[in-house]
Amino acid sequence: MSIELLAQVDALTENGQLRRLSGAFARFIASVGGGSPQLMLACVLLSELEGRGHSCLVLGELSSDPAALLGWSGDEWRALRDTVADWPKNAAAWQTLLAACDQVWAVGDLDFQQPLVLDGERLYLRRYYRDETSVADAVRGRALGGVLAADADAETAEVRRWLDILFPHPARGGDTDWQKVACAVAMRGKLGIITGGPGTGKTYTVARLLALLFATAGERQAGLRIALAAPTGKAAARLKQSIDVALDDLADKAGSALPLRDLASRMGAARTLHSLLGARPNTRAFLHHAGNPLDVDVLIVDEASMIHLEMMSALLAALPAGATLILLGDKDQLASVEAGAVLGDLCHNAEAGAYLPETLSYVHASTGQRIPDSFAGDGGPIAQQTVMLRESRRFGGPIGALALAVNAGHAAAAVEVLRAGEDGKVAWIDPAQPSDLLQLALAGRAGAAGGYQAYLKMIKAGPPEGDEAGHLAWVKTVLTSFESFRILCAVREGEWGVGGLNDVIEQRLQTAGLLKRSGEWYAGRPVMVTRNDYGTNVFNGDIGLTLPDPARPGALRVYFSDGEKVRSVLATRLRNVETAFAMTVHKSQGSEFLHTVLVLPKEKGGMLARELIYTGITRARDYFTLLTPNGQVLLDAIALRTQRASGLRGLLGN
Ligand SMILES: Nc1ncnc2c1ncn2[C@@H]1O[C@H](COP(=O)(O)OP(=O)(O)OP(=O)(O)O)[C@@H](O)[C@H]1O
Repeated sequence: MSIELLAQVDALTENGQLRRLSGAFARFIASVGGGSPQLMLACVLLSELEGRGHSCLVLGELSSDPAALLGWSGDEWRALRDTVADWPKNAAAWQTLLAACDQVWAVGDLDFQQPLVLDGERLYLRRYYRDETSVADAVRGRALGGVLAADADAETAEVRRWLDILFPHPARGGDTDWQKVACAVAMRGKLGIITGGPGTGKTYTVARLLALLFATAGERQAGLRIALAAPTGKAAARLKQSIDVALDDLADKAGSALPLRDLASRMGAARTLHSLLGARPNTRAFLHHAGNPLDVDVLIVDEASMIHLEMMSALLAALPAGATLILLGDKDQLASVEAGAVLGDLCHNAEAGAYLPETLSYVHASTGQRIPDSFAGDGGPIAQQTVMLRESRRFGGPIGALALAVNAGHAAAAVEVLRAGEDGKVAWIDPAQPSDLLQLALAGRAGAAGGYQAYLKMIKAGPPEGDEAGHLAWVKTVLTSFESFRILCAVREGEWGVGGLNDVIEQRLQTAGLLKRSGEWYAGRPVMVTRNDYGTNVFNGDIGLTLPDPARPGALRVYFSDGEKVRSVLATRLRNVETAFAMTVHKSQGSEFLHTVLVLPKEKGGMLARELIYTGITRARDYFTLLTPNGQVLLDAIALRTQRASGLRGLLGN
């Protein structure tokens, strides 16, 4: 083992450039089979990249220059690499070197359960290789497992009959009705993937798909078991609420032939994926798995872009083979915090289509719709089961135009929309001073009221005297008011990061007489949960508001909104929380706010890329404000696409 290399790794760890885990992992690998310096350094890199969301290390990166992947300068990387003599020149040389190591299983050779796996030009930690292959096998199996095989013509005709009832109006401008197509395609296999930007009707479509599945279930109709889930509690609550509204609306249209209100009432609450699978404290294993599958016929999962590789693997393993899985999400949003970019990989062909002739003719027979020739192709099974919704119903105007420009990488167009500031819907505050942000936090801006003043004034006025119901109604009003405005940060650290901004906002609100802080907890403190706690039933990412406890004068409770429902926990029982006037864009996924403020830092780097800007913008319902002390950071971020190394796309064969 190279002493010089390890000394360098330790120095970089002390500097905060490498995770402690990465050096420890390299030492572990050396301890189980001796380690060449080349293997050690590959292990350090593999571990670092895992921390940045990559599920594997592409060997070509090793022989070229992985500095960019690490967010380092070339010099820093070269200093580390120069401690290793005989640096392999290309990916093929790396492959030969790694395949000869005792700790590496080269796929195709005898498997001794080595901790590292080499699959062609990709080096994996074993568990990610296992997760990628199991996800690929499971989704391919589901996509291929057609349900319309036995009596295809009759079933296709039945699908068409119901689709014409559920979608009575032709698509605008005589275009292809992709929503209808998405429903038909999902009926063909045990997997349907519906992707699209905000307001493109994913929930509208899935409510109709549910009605269709229900209508065509025959004798299974009365017992059809449907489950709704999402990665976060907030997203789950939103899904349930939207589906209930849509089914209620449809129930009137479908009439007594289809008892959709019964279906809605039988469905039960939407759950987080953790709760659905039965997460247990202190273990990564779930209660439900292949040996104890979920008791469902149809599972709908929203905000699928947030699902990481390991969770997707667990979800697919726990789903019975006969059940239908419907994934909804926006493929262009930030990928999961943990490793993997599963929805992005699954939706690789969504934009272009790549539909086979048999899909085109099935779609025509089952919907009467013709998919334009430009979407024909030779995609694999997943591509056939994926539909992208392309028209936003809610997101027109400047916010929609801004999101489109950013997503397409058109920085100049994005700047133009921001500068025009049409109707006050969007604004760019530049050059930004911290005081600009404080004014926003207090009372919003011209053209877009908001800020935190309104809910804090309600708290100051206090709850109504009297009964429990009155208190609950007051809590809901305060929570709704708080939810209407949010500051999102691109980074955690520094004066423009979450920690720094929360401090100055708290101080400003206190100076304005809107907060009375005495110690950690005070009425009006918004908090975000940072770790699952099964004792108090709060989960990572939950956002709550601290309010007076009606039952105990002087005590405080934290209230969490789950759609229509509210749950609360005594403030002093919450261990892992942080103040949440400002939060990261990552943690805001699955939520939307009337007025969203996106704060970018002075320097580029880290996770600052197009997906982050797009995700931040699309959290805004009516108003969006960008605040950055350095406009170039916005331009650079829009130009940069995040690429996560993953072998899933190749394994899927789409
Ligand atoms: N074909 C349609 N005809 C009429 N209204 C529609 C249609 N499709 C969607 N809508 C309406 O457009 C709005 C947005 O739809 P929906 O909430 O389903 O979008 P979404 O893609 O799920 O959005 P988000 O990503 O924000 O969850 C809703 O009010 C919905 O009722």
